[in-house]
Amino acid sequence: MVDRIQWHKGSDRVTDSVLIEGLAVETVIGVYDWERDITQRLLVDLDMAWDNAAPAATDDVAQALDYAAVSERVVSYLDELRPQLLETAAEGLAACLQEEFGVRWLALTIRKPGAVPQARSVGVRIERGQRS
Ligand SMILES: Nc1nc2c(c(=O)[nH]1)N=C([C@H](O)[C@@H](O)CO)CN2
Repeated sequence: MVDRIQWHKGSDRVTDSVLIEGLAVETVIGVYDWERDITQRLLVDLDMAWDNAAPAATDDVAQALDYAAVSERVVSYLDELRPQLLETAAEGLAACLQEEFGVRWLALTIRKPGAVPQARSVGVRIERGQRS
């Protein structure tokens, strides 16, 4: 345990996260013509590396990765993008969040629950960036 603490303190590796789970976004998405005329619901999960010690010490949201602000940006980004593929949505959204919020590493899952009736949901998951 002592070794583990010393290793962590001597490293720039961020092991903390800020999480968003099951964020529902209604947008135009899909490959087929009929999908361009309707909106469909996507569910977004995010695991974003962030050092939570600083905001914890100051109790200041300005030092935190504000999950409310990130959630708003996810909704507006997907609403504007209107892509065909989930892959396009995931790649663009990851780049947007890394650039605008300074997130070093993130894992992003986008699910499209209505796409395959026999499945509870289908989707894609990507990881981008590095924790150190
Ligand atoms: N890997 C993917 N496969 C498919 C996608 C997608 O975004 N990524 N999209 C479709 C259609 O839009 C589908 O959702 C219509 O039901 C098919 N395959």
